[in-house]
Amino acid sequence: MSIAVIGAGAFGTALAVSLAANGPVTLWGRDAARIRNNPRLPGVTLPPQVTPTTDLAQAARAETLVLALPAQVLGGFLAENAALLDGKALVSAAKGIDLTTLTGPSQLIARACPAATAAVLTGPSFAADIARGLPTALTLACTDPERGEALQHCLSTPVLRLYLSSDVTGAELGGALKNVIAIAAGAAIGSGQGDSARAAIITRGFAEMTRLATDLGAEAQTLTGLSGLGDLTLTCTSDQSRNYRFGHSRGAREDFDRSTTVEGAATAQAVGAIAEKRGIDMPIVQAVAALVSTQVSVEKLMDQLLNRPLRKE
Ligand SMILES: NC(=O)C1=CN([C@@H]2O[C@H](COP(=O)(O)OP(=O)(O)OC[C@H]3O[C@@H](n4cnc5c(N)ncnc54)[C@H](O)[C@@H]3O)[C@@H](O)[C@H]2O)C=CC1
Ligand SMILES: O=C(CO)COP(=O)(O)O
Repeated sequence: MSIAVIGAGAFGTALAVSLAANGPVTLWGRDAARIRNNPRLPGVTLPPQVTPTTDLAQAARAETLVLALPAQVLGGFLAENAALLDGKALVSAAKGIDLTTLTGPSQLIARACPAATAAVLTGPSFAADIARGLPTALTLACTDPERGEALQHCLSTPVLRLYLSSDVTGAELGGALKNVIAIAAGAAIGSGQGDSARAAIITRGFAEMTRLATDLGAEAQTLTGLSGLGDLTLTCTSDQSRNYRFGHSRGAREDFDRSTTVEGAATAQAVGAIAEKRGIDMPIVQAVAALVSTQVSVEKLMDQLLNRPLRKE
C-alpha cells in the first residue's frame, strides 16, 4: 500500500520519518523549505525514503493518505481538495473537534469524501519521540474490519505498534478531549494548586470524557485504552505537551507563543457547546472553555469547581 503523509508539521514529519522504515513515503506540505527543515522538529532530517513535495496531486497518487493537519483546518482542507482525496484511505491524525460543525475528523472525512475509507490514528505519542524512533503504541480505529486490519499492518513499524479498534467515535473523542483536560491540568500546576489537584483533574476529567463519549455512542472500554486514558495520562503529566504548557502559562500568568498548535482550546469550546446541547455535566471542560474565551482567572475557575454541590463519585 503506497503511503503519503499530508501535513508537514511536527506530527506529519515524525510519522513520515517513522513510516520510512517500511518503504517509500511521500510527505506533502505547503512550504518546500520547511518540509526539509521543520522548525517544530529541530535536528530531525528526512531519510532518503521520504519524498518531500508541495504538489498535492502527486501526494494524492498514494493509496493511503495520513492527514496530519490541525483539527480546525481539516474540514476546509478536505472540502477544497475532495476531488483528489475521495475514494482513498484517509487516516486522520488530528486530535480535536471542529468548532464550525461540532464533529470529529471521521465525520469531516465522511461529509467531504463519502467514497473514502475513513480511519483515525490516535494515542499517546509525542512527535519528537516518534521521530527519534522511540517505542510508541497507538490506536488505529476504522469501522471497516478488513480495511482497518490492512491499515494497521501498513502503518505499524518495528517501534510503532498499532492496536486496532472499530470504535472510531470513542478513539477520536479520547484524543480530542484529553487535550482539553491537559489544559486544565497545566493550569492547576501553573497556578500552584499542586499534584493532588492535578490527579483530581485527571480522574474527574476522565469521568467527563467517558460521559460524553458514551452519550455519543462510544464504548466505555475504548476510553480506558491508549486513545483515552493512555493519552490523557501522557498529556496531563508532560512538559512536552503544548496543551499542558498552554494551560500552565495561563495558570502562571506567563506569555505563550500564539503560533503554537493548541488543539484543546477550540475543542473546549466545541465540546462545551455539545455538552450544553445534550445536557451533559462537564464542569472541567466548561471551565477550560471559559479560560480560553475570557479573561477569567484560573483561581476563580478553581473556586467555582470546588464550590459545586457535593455528590457521589
Ligand atoms: N505534535 C505531536 O506530538 C502530535 C500531534 N498530533 C496531532 O496532529 C495534528 C497536527 O499537529 P502538529 O503536526 O503537531 O502541528 P504543527 O503546528 O507542528 O503543524 C501543523 C501543520 O499544518 C499545516 N497547516 C496549517 N494550516 C493548513 C492548511 N490550511 N492547509 C494545509 N496545511 C496547513 C502547517 O503549515 C503545519 O505544517 C494535531 O491535531 C495534533 O493534535 C497528534 C499526536 C502527536
Ligand atoms: O497528542 C499529543 C500526545 O499524544 C501531543 O500533545 P500536544 O498537542 O499537547 O503537544
